[in-house]
Amino acid sequence: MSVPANVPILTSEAMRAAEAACAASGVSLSELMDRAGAAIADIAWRMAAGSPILILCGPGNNGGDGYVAARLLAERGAEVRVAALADPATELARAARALWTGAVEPLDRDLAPAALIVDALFGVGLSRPLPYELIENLQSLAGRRVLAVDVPSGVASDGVRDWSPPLPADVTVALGALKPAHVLLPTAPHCGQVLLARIGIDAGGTMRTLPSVSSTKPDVAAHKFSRGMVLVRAGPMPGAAGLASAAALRAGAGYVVLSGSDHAPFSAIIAEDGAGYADRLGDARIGAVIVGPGYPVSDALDDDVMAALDAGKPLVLDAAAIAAALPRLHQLDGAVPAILTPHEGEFARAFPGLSGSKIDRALAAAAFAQAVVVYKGADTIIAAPDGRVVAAWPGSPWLATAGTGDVLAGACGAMLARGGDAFDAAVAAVGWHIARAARIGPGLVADDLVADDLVRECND
Ligand SMILES: NC(=O)C1=CN([C@@H]2O[C@H](COP(=O)(O)OP(=O)(O)OC[C@H]3O[C@@H](n4cnc5c(N)ncnc54)[C@H](OP(=O)(O)O)[C@@H]3O)[C@@H](O)[C@H]2O)[C@@H](O)CC1
Ligand SMILES: [K+]
Repeated sequence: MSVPANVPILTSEAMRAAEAACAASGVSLSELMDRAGAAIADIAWRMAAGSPILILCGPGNNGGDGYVAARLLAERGAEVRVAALADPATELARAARALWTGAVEPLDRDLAPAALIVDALFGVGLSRPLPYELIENLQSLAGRRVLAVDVPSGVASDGVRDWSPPLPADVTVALGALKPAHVLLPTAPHCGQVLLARIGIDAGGTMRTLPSVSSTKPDVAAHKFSRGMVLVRAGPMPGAAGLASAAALRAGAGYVVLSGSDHAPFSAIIAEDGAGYADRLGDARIGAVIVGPGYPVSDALDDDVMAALDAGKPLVLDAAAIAAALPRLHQLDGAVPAILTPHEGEFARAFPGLSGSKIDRALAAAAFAQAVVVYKGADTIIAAPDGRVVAAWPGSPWLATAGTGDVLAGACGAMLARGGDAFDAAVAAVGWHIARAARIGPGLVADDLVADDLVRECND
């Protein structure tokens, strides 16, 4: 499973607007369909490697793409068959089918499979679950390689509904832009390897996949404070704050203070008595404060969160600190740069009653809090109050273990303490976290993410 780095993601509504803009600039929808069909034919040709191909065509333009691909594959000498669910219902699909000179078989229970199945039944126009009979017929074709056109049929492309496709894809060719379903659970794993065929659409937009991680070398004139100073406030479980402080150092902070714990994991971390917290918040050199790791709901947490908010420092709020800060953050209306890092349960507690896809909910939460939200999970979404979104699918499954969230909070603190945009800092931290996890893989425990042998390996 993979998606290309740093490419646009569009909802079906935004996709239609992009198509319309394309048409207005002189590129017809028919031309776009030809380009889509050509991209699919190229990939199908490579996947089939000479074996027979069966293309399943639906009634809309997704089916139209399938007919174009069938024609181009046949022209290249591929052994290709077409089966249709229904007659074409759009002008473009009718025109594409008219140019297909081969037979069109019915898509029923007697349909013989082929080594490669191209699924061009439904794309962004799917408006309801698939009929039961079709699901059964498709399931009888399972077990072959499947190439999905735009999205695996049966998937709701905007990621609002969790419909699963009866024919999960090995490869999905996203047309023009990726769609939310390619990067959100539960649909993303059904898309296999997602490739983007740009087909000349200017997909601009504010949603993208995670960019590749670039290592940022300190400035030649750097000193420890210019690289960013981070204050981590420990709660009753100081191990979590210790992990966050170690991660902040590893992620590039030049100076890290751990307040309220004498369990500093590295000698380079300044462990301080908790009584000095208020004074430290007044330290002008501090570039980011982290509150929340290992700190359950309590009056003390509320006090520490309020003190940090009142100090006006850029903040990373994790776990119970998120709900504790929310009313005040909302009032502050973005005056304090903040990154919130909730997992599913924390998100539901802090932002009850939101609806829509995970992207919609992350955006609504960011707008309410006027803060950057890193809505964690295997399909982490980073959302900014101004509407920017980065989707981090697929993360690393090895991160599903205790303490990795504390490490992410620490990395967010390091990136935020450098100064600059909180959204960019959160994106860099998520990329750093996933890249390190990918290096470790099986057996990962959170401490490994901050271990020195990994530093040596990463520097090899
Ligand atoms: N982006 C681009 O620039 C380009 C996009 N292109 C392609 O166009 C695709 C979108 O095409 P599209 O809008 O025609 O929708 P599509 O997915 O084919 O399905 C709509 C049809 O399905 C029907 N239908 C819906 N649900 C159903 C159900 N459960 N069970 C049964 N029927 C159901 C629906 O009928 P209705 O709901 O009206 O009854 C309608 O007839 C897009 O994904 C991409 O592949 C390229 O060609 C060119 C460039
Ligand atoms: K499809």
